[in-house]
Amino acid sequence: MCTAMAASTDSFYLGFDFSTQQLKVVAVDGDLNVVYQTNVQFDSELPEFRTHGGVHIHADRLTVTSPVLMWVKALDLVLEKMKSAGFDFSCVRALSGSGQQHGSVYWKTGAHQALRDLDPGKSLHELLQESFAVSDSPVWMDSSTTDQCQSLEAAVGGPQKLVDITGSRAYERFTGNQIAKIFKSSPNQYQETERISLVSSFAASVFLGSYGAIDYSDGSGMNLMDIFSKQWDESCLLATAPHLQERLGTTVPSSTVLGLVSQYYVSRYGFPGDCKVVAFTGDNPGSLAGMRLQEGDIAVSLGTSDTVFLWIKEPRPAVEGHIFCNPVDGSAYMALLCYKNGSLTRERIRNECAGESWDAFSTVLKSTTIGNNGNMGIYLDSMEITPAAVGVHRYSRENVKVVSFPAREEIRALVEGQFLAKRYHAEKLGYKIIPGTRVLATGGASSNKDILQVLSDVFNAPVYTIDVANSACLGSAYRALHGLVAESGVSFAEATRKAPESQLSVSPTPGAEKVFDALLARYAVLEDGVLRESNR
Ligand SMILES: Nc1ncnc2c1ncn2[C@@H]1O[C@H](COP(=O)(O)OP(=O)(O)O)[C@@H](O)[C@H]1O
Ligand SMILES: O=C(CO)[C@@H](O)[C@H](O)COP(=O)(O)O
Repeated sequence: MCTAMAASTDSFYLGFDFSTQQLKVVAVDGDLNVVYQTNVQFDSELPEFRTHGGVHIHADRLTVTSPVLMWVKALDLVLEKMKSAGFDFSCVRALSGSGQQHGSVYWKTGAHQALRDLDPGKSLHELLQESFAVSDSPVWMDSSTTDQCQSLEAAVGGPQKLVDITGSRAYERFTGNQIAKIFKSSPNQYQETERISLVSSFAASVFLGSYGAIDYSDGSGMNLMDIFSKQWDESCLLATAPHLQERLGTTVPSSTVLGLVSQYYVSRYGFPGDCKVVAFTGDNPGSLAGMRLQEGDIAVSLGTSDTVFLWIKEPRPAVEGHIFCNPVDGSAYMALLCYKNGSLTRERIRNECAGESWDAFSTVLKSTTIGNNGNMGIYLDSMEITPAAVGVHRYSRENVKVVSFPAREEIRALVEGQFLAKRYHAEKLGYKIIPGTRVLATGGASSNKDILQVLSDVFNAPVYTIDVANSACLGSAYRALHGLVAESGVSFAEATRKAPESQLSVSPTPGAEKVFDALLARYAVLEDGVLRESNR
């Protein structure tokens, strides 16, 4: 029985985030105060899986996977951590979560029974050992499915036609193309698969003890769902793999209560028997919820990937960027741009130029000139998504290509280049920075004010943050709470009215606007050149 039953803080709502490098959890009370948070780092806390940054990069440098059992074991570990810390599971009224987008999990025939029969005397890791037809799940960093992308676009009538249906042209990391590759390269494994989940719906399934449906918002990142009817598109399914619909199940609104938590968690951890599991979603949709994004705001997530996203009412899907169903408002959408070369590239440059120290990296940002005296760089360690190009490209103020910069210029060129790319592509999507624009920052690197200062200067807008750097996790806790009242017509905004407001972190430096307006025009020309060079 929950020991805190008397106050308005009597109930807890849990949000989990299965992201690239770690599993995180946040608990909020009924007043939306954060009461607990912890995490499990895959590389350091589960070294037996030998991941680097949570993933395995295969010999072809294009295939990128994560062991599905690592995610299962991380859940065991996080729940044990909570138990050891004395977390009162009996107060949890609902839970939800998010997962890195696009990644897929292949449940082996018989796995549903294993999920139903979870023995509370054993760990999930022991119980689900034999439940996966594919042990290494393809993840969002994978770019090995170019052939499948071309086939899909050809089958439906070209890139724009696919965009009109699914909100995105064919992207290597999108789940449908990953499924098509598995069907082609490992037909036996595909045959053995009774259910395909996204990382998000896989995690929901483990909590439910039964297969959890894919929600509309994360389902939008598969190149399989019609984002207007919110159903699987027949032509995309047919072009991807046979008997796919039966393996995917049906899609549901993101606020759906999928069911009650499995008896396993009741017996092993003391969850109440009526604790609800609300549909899990993608980590970027989860962040939109956690930051309580409003129309007109622009969100920048600086996690393993860097993403930029916006709330939109009337989507106009284009061949650049993605349109997803909105996770908190059934009539709205979100636009998203994703950059693969985010934190991992910043870490590389930090290691090479700042002695592996974020403090030293920050000191350089603070003490170098805005605009880097015209020295610019485009740093694409791995094949980027937008633009589809690779390599490190540095230019002097005269636009002459150079092979290196001194360490201090390298750091500023990297960070300015990354944010110029975000502004350039957001503006191409139709986004306009107007007086009153707020940039909301989240993700691991949003804890670094000096990086945020560059973001603010490049966008010429104030940058706001929330207390919890992981907004996807927080958003999942908020969504868990909202899920309990959504059916009775309460909006997400109403349900989260009491949540703390985001805080102003930094404002643009006077004079930066002029510098970056000029650099933005130069950036556009340089990126175009890089793209042409890469496609040669
Ligand atoms: N002080 C800092 N300055 C810049 N980057 C940081 C800082 N602290 C953490 N990071 C970056 O945050 C990244 C992790 O971000 P996070 O949002 O937790 O990732 P994910 O959710 O994808 O697992 C790390 O790879 C690291 O580079
Ligand atoms: O592919 C995308 C979005 O389209 C990525 O943003 C993934 O969703 C991974 O997220 P992080 O682990 O970097 O937060």
